[in-house]
Amino acid sequence: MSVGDRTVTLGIWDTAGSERYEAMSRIYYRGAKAAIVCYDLTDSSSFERAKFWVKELRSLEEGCQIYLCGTKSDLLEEDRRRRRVDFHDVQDYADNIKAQLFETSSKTGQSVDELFQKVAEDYVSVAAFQVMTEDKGVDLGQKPNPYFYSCCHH
Ligand SMILES: Nc1nc2c(ncn2[C@@H]2O[C@H](COP(=O)(O)OP(=O)(O)OP(=O)(O)O)[C@@H](O)[C@H]2O)c(=O)[nH]1
Repeated sequence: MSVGDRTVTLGIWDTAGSERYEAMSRIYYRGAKAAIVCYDLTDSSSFERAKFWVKELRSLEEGCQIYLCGTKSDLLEEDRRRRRVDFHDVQDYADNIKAQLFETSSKTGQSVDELFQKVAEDYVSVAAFQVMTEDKGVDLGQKPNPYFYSCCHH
């Protein structure tokens, strides 16, 4: 993917969503820089399962940026009454856990490109931030410069 003048290659692993495969899934997300945790917008229990995975990721991979992804948004376009997971509730939850939220459809492609673009852009920002702190170290007595500040709040 292109981010500015850089090309970023994403390695993507699709892990099983069932808690039953918890231990096996760990093998896949160990060391992951980003996780897209999906739930079905028409099924409230799937959002509960998504929260389980968020907890799991947060406890095992602190540095992993989380993206919440509501799926099947095309079904809501057809009939709004099919929505079972409230957008604002998830947005509040996303803010709490410092995640970003996308509502997507693999059928129509809605917001899919935007989601992966954001993953790549955030990765580049965080990598730039790490290079900067590795090169120069961090002077805790110094006021944060704007670049440093914006990276931390991505
Ligand atoms: N209408 C609609 N159906 C979808 C969409 N995405 C997936 N589906 C349907 O939902 C069902 C499950 O899709 P999967 O892609 O297997 O879901 P999954 O989350 O990968 O399932 P696991 O591998 O069991 O974790 C299939 O019948 C898909 O056709 C979507 O965006 N819109």
